[in-house]
Amino acid sequence: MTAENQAFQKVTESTGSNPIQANPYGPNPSDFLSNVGNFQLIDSTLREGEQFANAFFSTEKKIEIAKALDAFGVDYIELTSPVASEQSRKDCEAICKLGLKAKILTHIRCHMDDAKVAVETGVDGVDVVIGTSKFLRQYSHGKDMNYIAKSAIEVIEFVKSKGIEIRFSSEDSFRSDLVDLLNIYKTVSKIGVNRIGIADTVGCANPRQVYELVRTLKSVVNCDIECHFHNDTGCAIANAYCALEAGAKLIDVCVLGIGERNGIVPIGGLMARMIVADPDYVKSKYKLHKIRDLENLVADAVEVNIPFNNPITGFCAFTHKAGIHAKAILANPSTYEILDPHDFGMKRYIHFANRLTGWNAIKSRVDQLNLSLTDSEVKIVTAKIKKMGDIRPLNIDDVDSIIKDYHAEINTPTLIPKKTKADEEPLDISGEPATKKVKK
Ligand SMILES: CC(=O)SCCNC(=O)CCNC(=O)[C@H](O)C(C)(C)COP(=O)(O)OP(=O)(O)OC[C@H]1O[C@@H](n2cnc3c(N)ncnc32)[C@H](O)[C@@H]1OP(=O)(O)O
Ligand SMILES: O=C(O)CCC(=O)C(=O)O
Ligand SMILES: [Zn+2]
Repeated sequence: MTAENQAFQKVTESTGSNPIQANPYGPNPSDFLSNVGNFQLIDSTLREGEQFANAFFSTEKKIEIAKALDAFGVDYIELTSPVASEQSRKDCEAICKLGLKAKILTHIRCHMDDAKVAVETGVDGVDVVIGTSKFLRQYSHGKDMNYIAKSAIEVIEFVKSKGIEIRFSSEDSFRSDLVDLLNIYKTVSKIGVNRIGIADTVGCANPRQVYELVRTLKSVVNCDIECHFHNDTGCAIANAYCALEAGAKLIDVCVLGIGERNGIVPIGGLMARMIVADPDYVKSKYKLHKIRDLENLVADAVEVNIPFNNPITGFCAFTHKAGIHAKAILANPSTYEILDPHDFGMKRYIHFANRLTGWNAIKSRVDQLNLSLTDSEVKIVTAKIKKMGDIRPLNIDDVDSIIKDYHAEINTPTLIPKKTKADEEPLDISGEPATKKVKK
């Protein structure tokens, strides 16, 4: 049980209420449509992610990424359209033959030419998309809603006849006319698609708009709802969460959120959000310890660094610095952590080699060094550390020297401290800059 769950447990015990109600970050129990505790992931790193500016995936790299995604536990892996290029089609066929647990999808335009190629690749399902906003109807494909409905019916019936899954999605849904959307989704739902998709193609939607659109669609379709959110305005994860709350079932994600422009919902960030909402579901379904390797694999492939503030794996995601925080974290990590680093195979750090440190953090370092100082002595040595920290940035060796010198000074003639445990073992709680500790 994580420290956070223990906190929830305490609330439950004291109120005698339902444990879900005790988690203030979880789904509202009165919200029967919510899929916050019952969602699926469609990973699109090998489709949307290939549209990221830096991306070029060789066949071998695609296979490596597909296997890593499968090992992590994603439900679906979406691949680039087989009509994009000859090699794209061959890669799609190769990934279908891997025998992964995840279902393999490919993503095509709403056109029979694309559909005919897609169904021959061996995929488990086809994701069909066509723009419905006035921008895309006028400037992308130039077709009206009647034409869209007609070609959607033709493509859907064809793919269904092959016995594989079919999803129909409207591109740029949030800038599309609501009546148009309701009509097209009603039509495709009636002929029996596995899922409909809505896409915030330009990243314009906010969580409330997402909630309202998903809720409205829920009442007109009888299939699952998938959502695709771009992150242009920084709302992608929040929008995904709201979509699930409103009853959507599947979220499109990419490793590190890579995709067109600044990308879509990042799988790691979404896991961070969802584990807070439903820890049991997320921990039982996804191999969270693999998230770091998965991100490193894709970061290397597309030649980017993991952002410093990335949820979970950013270098300082579990580093606590200020004295007030450090004291409380040492007493109980739930004070300043909503995520338990151990759930993701990560460690927490206390960065005490700086002028914002406090005597509680320094006392913990003194203990690690196997030195004996009274609380008053620790306060004196803390003042020395802070004084030095006012002059220049400190590192762990500076702090250790100040502590050891002070210890020696008050314990003369024992001038040579014996080799300590801290000299031998890597420590969770250290003053070493987390850059050194949490790297790929
Ligand atoms: C929002 C998204 O991310 S959607 C997914 C985007 N994915 C891709 O674009 C996959 C990679 N794309 C490609 O390899 C190429 O664009 C291809 C093979 C799909 C098409 O290439 P081309 O035939 O050379 O056309 P081009 O890329 O210039 O223009 C897109 C064509 O698709 C048509 N089109 C665009 N969207 C759709 C759609 N959803 N359904 C049907 N047709 C569409 C456009 O009308 C245009 O056709 P036209 O110029 O012949 O009238
Ligand atoms: O197929 C979809 O639902 C989404 C397509 C896409 O990448 C987008 O609209 O941004
Ligand atoms: Zn997209």
